[in-house]
This record gives sequence, structure tokens and C-alpha cells, in this order.
Amino acid sequence: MARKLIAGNWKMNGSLAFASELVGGLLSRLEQNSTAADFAVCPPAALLGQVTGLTKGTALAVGGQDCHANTSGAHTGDTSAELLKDLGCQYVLTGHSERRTDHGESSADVKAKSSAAIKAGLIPIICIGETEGQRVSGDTLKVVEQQVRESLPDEATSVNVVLAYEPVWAIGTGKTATPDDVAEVHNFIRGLLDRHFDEATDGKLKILYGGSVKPSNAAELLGVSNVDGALVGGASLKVEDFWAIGVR
Ligand SMILES: O=C[C@H](O)COP(=O)(O)O
Repeated sequence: MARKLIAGNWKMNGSLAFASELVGGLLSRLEQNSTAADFAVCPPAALLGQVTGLTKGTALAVGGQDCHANTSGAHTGDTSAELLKDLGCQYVLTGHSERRTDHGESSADVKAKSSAAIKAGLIPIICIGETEGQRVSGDTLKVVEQQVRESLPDEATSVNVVLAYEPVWAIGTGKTATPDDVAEVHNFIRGLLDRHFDEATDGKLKILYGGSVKPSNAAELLGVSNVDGALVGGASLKVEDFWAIGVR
């Protein structure tokens, strides 16, 4: 069975001391245990150099939270995928709903960023998901299909990208999609991907679930068919909770 990926998105949280403590805690647990899941952390850009320094040569992967579509240039405040790769990252989040909302990122932007990530040798974790209004209107599958189709870059294969289904209404709210909700969307995405790549992508292209994942609901959510891991926000900020989500 393919290993699950448990990725922690720290969002705009953390400090030098926090990163040192959290990463240290994860590394000591990884050294002392064999796990059935792979772990990754996605700290804020300013902490990436410190974190990749701590994780170099270990089983803990690191990802950025965003990258620019261009390789370099006059883009104040942005970070290129090349620099993330140079720092030692393996992943980068693209299209997180907070970036789609806070920074007006469209799926076309997400596609361009994901393409840049692949070209730089990173695996983009491409985030998609419907808002509460879209779910209530019965548009969930339509929205998810459009986001998948418009966000997947041309360079995508079943092994160089990861998708993360994050219903926006479940992010940071404590509301969690039911296992049936998650199964419906993940099975639907799997069907889309199989048709898109003209191959059975099962076990290769990972589809993560994100939205209020915590130790108490992780086993149930990670047990749903076609859930290949989790993208964890709040609960990734406590080493015991993040570890407990991946090690059950
Ligand atoms: O990227 C992570 C998601 O936005 C989930 O955040 P949350 O676990 O705090 O709901």
C-alpha cells in the first residue's frame, strides 16, 4: 500500500524558536519510530532556510507555502520555485484557498505556479475546494472539476503533483466534512484524474484531504477511499497532535 503523506501547513505562524522546537520534536520521533506515513512541514518563507538546515538528510520533507510563476525578476516579496528548491524544499503548496482569497489567485495563476514548481524539481501540492455557498447550492463537484481542470499544469504526471481537497468551509472552523462527503469528492477526483492521465492513477497521484484534521478524526478521514494523506493546518503546530495524525 502506498505511504500516506501528512503535510503540515504552518500558515503565517511560527518563529525561530518555535521551528527549532517543533522540527526537533518531529525529527526525534521519526528517528525512533518507523512510520507508515511520510511527513512534511510547510513553514513561512522566512523560516525555510532554518528548517531545511535542520531537516537535511532526514526523513522530514519541507515545502514552501507559495511560489512565483517566474524564475526571477522584479517581484517584490515573492519567492521563486528555484529558490525553494535551492533551499532544500521538496514541495510547495499552490492555490491554497487563503491565497486564492487573500491574493486573488485564479486557477490560471495556480497552474502557472504549479508548472514553475515542476520545472524547478518541486512537487506542487495543488489545493482545490468549494466554499460553503457552493456546497449549499449543490455545486461542489462542478467547482472541484473546474479547479482540477484549470489548475493542473501541462507538465503534470501522476507522480509529480499532489492534489489537496480542502473544502473552504472546513478550514480552521472545526467543521469537518463527513467521511461520506470526503469519499464522494475524492472518488470523483480520482475518476477525473484517471481520465485526464488516461491511466489508473490510484496510489500514484496522491489526493490529500484538508480541513480541521486533528488526532480525533484523522483515523476516520484517512481511512476513506482515495484519501492518500492530509494537509493539516492548526493541528500541525503542536508536535504531539501532528505526529498523532500520521502515526495511528
Ligand atoms: O492547509 C491547511 C488547511 O487550510 C487546513 O487548515 P486547518 O487544519 O487549520 O483547518
